[in-house]
Formats: sequence, structure tokens, C-alpha cells
Amino acid sequence: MSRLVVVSNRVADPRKTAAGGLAVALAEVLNNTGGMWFGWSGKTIEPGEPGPHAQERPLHTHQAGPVKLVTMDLDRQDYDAYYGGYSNGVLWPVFHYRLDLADFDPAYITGYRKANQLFAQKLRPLLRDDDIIWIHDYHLIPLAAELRALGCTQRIGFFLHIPLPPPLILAAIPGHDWLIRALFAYDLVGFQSNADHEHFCRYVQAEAHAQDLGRGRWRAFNRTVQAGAFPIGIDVDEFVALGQASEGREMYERMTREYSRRQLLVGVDRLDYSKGLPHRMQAFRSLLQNFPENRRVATLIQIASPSREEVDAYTDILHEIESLCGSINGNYGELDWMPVRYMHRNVARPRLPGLYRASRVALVTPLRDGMNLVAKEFVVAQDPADPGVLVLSRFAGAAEQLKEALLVNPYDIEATANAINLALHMPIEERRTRHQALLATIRRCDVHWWCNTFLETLAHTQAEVSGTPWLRL
Ligand SMILES: O=P(O)(O)OC[C@H]1O[C@H](O[C@H]2O[C@H](CO)[C@@H](O)[C@H](O)[C@H]2O)[C@H](O)[C@@H](O)[C@@H]1O
Ligand SMILES: O=c1ccn([C@@H]2O[C@H](COP(=O)(O)OP(=O)(O)O)[C@@H](O)[C@H]2O)c(=O)[nH]1
Repeated sequence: MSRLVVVSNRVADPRKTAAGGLAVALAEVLNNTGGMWFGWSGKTIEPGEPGPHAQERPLHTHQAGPVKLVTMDLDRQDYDAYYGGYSNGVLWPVFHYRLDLADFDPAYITGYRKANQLFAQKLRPLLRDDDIIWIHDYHLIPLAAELRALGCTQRIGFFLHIPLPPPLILAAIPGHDWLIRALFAYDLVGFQSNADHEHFCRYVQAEAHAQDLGRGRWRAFNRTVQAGAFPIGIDVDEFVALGQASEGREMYERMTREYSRRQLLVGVDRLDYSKGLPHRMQAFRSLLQNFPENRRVATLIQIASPSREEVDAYTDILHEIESLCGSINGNYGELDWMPVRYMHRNVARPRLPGLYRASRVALVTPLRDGMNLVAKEFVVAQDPADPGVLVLSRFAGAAEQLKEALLVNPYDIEATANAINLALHMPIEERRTRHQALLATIRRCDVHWWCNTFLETLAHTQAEVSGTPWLRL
């Protein structure tokens, strides 16, 4: 049987918990399949630090249950240009439709290419001929092309965890044609939603003049690539079990005891401008303003786990949130009631099911999101007899699947406040009906379904390209 080799920027011990949907999902996949997980170690080598040059630097290897974790360090300068610079200063904002936040510094692309070349050079000697290679996310778009240039002929799949914007937004990136050409080094390219997949099809037709071979296959640059939507899911049974374990139960009991006279609303996000936290706070403020019956009753617990703090746009959003929370509490708070409980800290995943279950409403209102696993976790954690309500942005990938949530446009503050009010006062029958339908979808398209569907499709892609040498990017 072929071995699965997963490659992503961030690697986590699959036996421990991590914040960030990619690490959570891949840990769950690899715990089941076994194989190798290759990525960045989380360590950077500072300029002037003694030791071998990047190419000669040894890898870190660690057996974690059935998974062999192999990681590499990056030089500080390369890491800054590759991760903070090109990945999170160019690709992240543009792919989330935020051209205004992109910083097209030409030095970034050099660092990005260099890091991808280093990933390829380090990974190449570890590969077996019959490995199935699955590369993840925007940090590593050119990796297959780099591996092909080193002679790799294995099946290689790619999954983009973030949205793909419409062609004319994508085309604003200097060198966008280079990026999309790099996708043709893969055999299969997966997106989170039909909308993202459709943007890809439109782009390759209009900008790359690709030939449509039908059934998701496109031919350009002397290669054939298959593309499709594979919405990522969660491990439902694992999350249910987490809720039944002691930490989950204790959290539930503590929250229900502490907030017995209140109705809890919960938001759990990385502190990222794509998550729409200022808009959410404004909607909550409008709720208190327009529907005063919720004052002294509704309490919003907002977890904002620290993220990418070296990128300026992330520091800006931190200040904006802090000021909004302060003003809401200052204007509406009472001696015995604070409307917003804001925490700029990561909450360990085992505690989240208890927090979700104790909450009447979840606010998942990103301005754009690839998928958003928190939306799915919230539904799974509910008591089916008395479930909470999911208020979900129509701009999260999850909205394509979770139609029975209260779908909102997060830019429309008043409409979002109305939806939150509806959620807080929704009759129990309607809550149950919606929850049942949501849970069925989340169960059907869980993380195992996602992984199996992607890998089966990859295994069946036609190897039309074997023997065709990859022309260097
Ligand atoms: O690794 P970080 O820079 O700390 O960021 C954490 C992850 O954020 C992004 O997650 C995305 O993947 C989720 C799972 O598919 C999806 O639900 C979510 O909508 C995405 O934002 C990023 O894509 C990952 O690479 C990061 O590791
Ligand atoms: O304080 C936190 C915040 C988030 N998460 C987890 O991180 C993941 C976030 O994934 P999502 O897809 O919602 O968004 P991303 O951060 O990947 O953009 C979910 O599994 C959360 O349970 C966590 O464990 N603790």
C-alpha cells in the first residue's frame, strides 16, 4: 500500500491539540492513515547564529504514534519573507478579497520561492516511488513544481484551505500567472467550496487559455490537472468524545453555573481581520441598542487567539477590537453584568465543547473564510434536546453546506443584529429542527469523508503526464 506524505507549513503532534483548522484536520487524518508529515519546525535561525548552511542543516524527526513528523528550520530572513511576507502579506489578504491590505514587496516572492525550493530539496530524498503526496495551502503552491523539477513523478495533490477569489482579484497579484501555472504541476487541486472552484475554472479559461477536458480536468502548460471542491469537515466522534471527557464536562458545568442568569453568545477565532470581529462587535452593540430586552441577559464571550503578530494588519485589528469591547462594556455594562468577555488568548481545544454547549448562540461571522471549523464544532457540541443556534456568515465556505444556520451578511450590521436577536429568542422546535439538519450534514461530510474523497480522486486522476518533463517555473 502507498504511504501518505502530507506537507504543510505548520506541523503539529497529532496526539496533542492545536489551534488553527489546518493543523486540527491534518492531525485527525494522519492519526487514522499513518504516514509522514513534513513541514516547518516552528524554529528560525537568527542571522549570525553558528551552524550549518540551510541546505546542509539536519532535519528533525519524531515518531508520534503512527505518524513520522519531519520538520526543518528556516533562516529568519527567509521565514520573514516567505511566511509573514508573501504568504500572509500577499496571498492571505488577496485570497480573502483584501487587496487594500496586500503589500506587494518584490523581496517577498524571492523568499517564498527560496523557502519552497528548500522544502523540495529536503523532502525529495525522503520520498519513495509509490508515495502519495498531499501538499496543503497557500504557503506551498509552487512546491509540486519544485519537486517535479527534481524528478519527482509521484501523484501529488494540493488542497487550498483558504478561499480563491474571482479572477480579476487574483490578477492583481504581480506574477499571478506564475502562481496558477505552478498549480498545473499537481495532479489534483482541491478547493473548499464550489464558489472557489468556479473562480479557478474561470481564471484558467480566461487567463491561461486552458482547454476544458470535462469532468473537472484542464489542460495547459503541457500538463493536465484535475480540480474540484472538497469541503473539509471535522472528526465528529472525536469531538463528541472530547465533550464527554472531564475537561469538556467541567467547562460546561462551570459555564452554566457562572452564567445561570444569562444567555451566552460565543465567538472563537484566531485574531484575524478575515474573521470580521469588529463587525461582529458592532452588531452585538446594535443588538443591545435596538433590542434593550437583551441587556443584563446577553453576554458575549469572545475568544481571539493570538495569530501572526509580526504582520502589521494583525496588530491593527487587535487595537480595534480592544477599543470596541471597552466602549461596549463602558456604555452598556452594569455593576453586575459585563456585556462582552473578551480574551486575547488561546483556549485549549478540549475545553471548547463545554463552552460551545453552554452557549445559546454562536457568532461565526467572518468577512471571508475558507471553511471555518468552529461553525461545525459548535453544532456537534450541542445538546440535541436543547440546542443552540448558529449565526453564520454567508461568506464562510461552511455556508455552502450549512444552509439551516441563520445566514447573515456580516457587513450589514443591523441585519446581523436582527439575526442575533432571532437566534436568542428562537423557539425550541425550530432550534431542534435546524440543529438536526445541520448535524446530519456535518456527520455525512466529516473529516474522513473529506480525506477519502480527496485521496480516492487523486488515486484515479489519469497519469497523462508521466514522461512529460516539467518545465521549470
Ligand atoms: O498557521 P497559522 O498562520 O497560525 O494559521 C492557522 C491556519 O489558518 C488557516 O486555516 C484555514 O484552514 C481551515 C481548515 O481547512 C479552514 O477552516 C479555515 O477557514 C482556513 O482559514 C490557514 O489556511 C492554515 O494554513 C493555517 O495553519
Ligand atoms: O483558542 C482557540 C481557537 C481556536 N481553536 C481551534 O482552531 C481551529 C480553528 O479553525 P477554523 O477553521 O475555524 O479557522 P482557522 O483558524 O483555521 O482560520 C478550530 O478547530 C478551533 O477549535 C482552538 O483550539 N483554540
